[in-house]
Amino acid sequence: MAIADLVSSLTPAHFAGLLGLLAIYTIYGAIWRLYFSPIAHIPGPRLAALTWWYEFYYDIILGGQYVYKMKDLHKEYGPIIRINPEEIHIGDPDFFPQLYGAGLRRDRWRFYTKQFCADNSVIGTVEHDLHKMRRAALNPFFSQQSVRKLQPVLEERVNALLARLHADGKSASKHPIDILYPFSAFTNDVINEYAFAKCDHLTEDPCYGKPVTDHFLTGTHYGKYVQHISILLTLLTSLPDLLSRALIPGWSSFLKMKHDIHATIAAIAATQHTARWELDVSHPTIFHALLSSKALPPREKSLVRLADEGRTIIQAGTLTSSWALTIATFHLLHKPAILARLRAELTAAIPDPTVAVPLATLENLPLLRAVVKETLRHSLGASGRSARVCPDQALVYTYTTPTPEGKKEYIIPPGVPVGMTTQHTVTNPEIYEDPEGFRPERWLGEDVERLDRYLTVFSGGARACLGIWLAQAEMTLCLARMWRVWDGKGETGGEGEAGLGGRMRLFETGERDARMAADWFIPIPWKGSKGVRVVLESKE
Ligand code: HEM
Repeated sequence: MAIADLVSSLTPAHFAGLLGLLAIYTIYGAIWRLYFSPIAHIPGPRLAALTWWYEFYYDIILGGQYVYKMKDLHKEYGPIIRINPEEIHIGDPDFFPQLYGAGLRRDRWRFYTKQFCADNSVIGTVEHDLHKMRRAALNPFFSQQSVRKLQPVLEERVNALLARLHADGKSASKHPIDILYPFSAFTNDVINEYAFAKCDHLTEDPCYGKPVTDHFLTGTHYGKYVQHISILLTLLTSLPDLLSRALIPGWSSFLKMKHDIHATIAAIAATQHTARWELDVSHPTIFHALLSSKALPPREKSLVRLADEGRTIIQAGTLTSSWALTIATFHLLHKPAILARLRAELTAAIPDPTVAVPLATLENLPLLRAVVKETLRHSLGASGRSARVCPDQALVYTYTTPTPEGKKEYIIPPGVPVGMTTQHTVTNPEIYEDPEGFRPERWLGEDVERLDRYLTVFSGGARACLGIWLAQAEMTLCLARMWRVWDGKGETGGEGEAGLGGRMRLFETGERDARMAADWFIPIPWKGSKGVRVVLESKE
């Protein structure tokens, strides 16, 4: 019987019966969530325990605001709360090692990974052992040693960026530019060049590849929609490309990136076992590493999987680092005294700005290192929570209370997603005094070991950021080279370096343009922000 025939044969009594069944199912579900769920004993608003619409309201209707609401909920209900029907959130920075520490067996949670639309990538992998295998094949490529070896790749792109900024600063128009775009062009070029030995030279593009960055920014906003309304993605991917491109802003760039990466991998794979293997490129790529990895079985080397891996690495490696460079630039221009001290340190360490200084040397410059850390604390990279699931053991969370019992203990059964939010930790005034302030000097004091412990911006354990060393190298190298030759407009500033730099000043930009106001997986500033805008005035 066709569905149409079935529907037309239904009587009012049938409809009433169906509605009744639906009502019973809903009531049963609500009672189960509130009283019988394995996390029914966890404090929190009843509405959040009852329905996903609670989180939906803050994240989708209000736009990336649940991260702030959760902070309020912790104040009301304590350090452990239930934030939706299935997930627990812990607002106690000292619990981090127990949840995210090295050597622990942890799954990701499907609700979280959905947003990446890349189930075959490391970031989209839920299960611990599968992730471990996939990650092991990538780790050597992104180790500190490998990054240092590939310093020339980064150096070449820094040179391109400096040349481009200098040329722009010489033009008569002196239009302010949103500095996020040059930095995103740089980081996108770097991750493409580093991982695939080929890049689109966005740094040299007249608008710094603005459409690419805009597509990444738009795309990151879709993640939460996909998390909450998964059917959207199913519908979208089932449409012909022509239609989905027309319907969804940014979708066509997304498809182009997917196809380009697919083509790159296919070209590399075609040279495997031939004399051209590694010869067609200036240096081996992650795909050379993955395709020849002994740790991966053949099914893990399919083009579809490697394309997922490639795409997410580019996405993860672009806006995170460029936002960090943007934040650093804002604060250094906003606080000329810090910039002047940094420039003095750089001038001593880099006597000739045209000669490369080893990364290891730059990483040991005290103020530069402090600026990088303070920038990371402000810029975050990933702004939201990322739950972990302990699949085979209960977790125990204990905290001291001011009540006569003095101590409270919660048992979290195996399989329950539990998350923490770095944004909460790094803005905690009990850990970082004046958390809103940009104070690199805090990283130069006696307390640095303690502060380091809470700087969890790259997360931790087996699932920590793959690009930790690359991101820090990009920041260190780019900031060192740039501020060696560019100057701010402060009273204690210098003159800028002839031929490479000049003066940079902020244009109608305030602190809130450089501060997260919403969590769309990456931090997004207030809605009316026009970005961190600067005017460049080249020395000659
Ligand atoms: C300031 C820069 C960056 C920050 C703050 C940052 C932060 C993070 C964080 C917090 C995670 C963990 C997410 C989770 O817990 O689920 C992560 C994962 C990841 N990041 Fe980064 N990231 C940065 C730059 C980069 C770069 C340059 C790359 C390029 C390789 C990269 C690639 C990745 C990948 C592939 C993952 C997934 C790792 C896995 O699941 O095993 N990130 N990042």
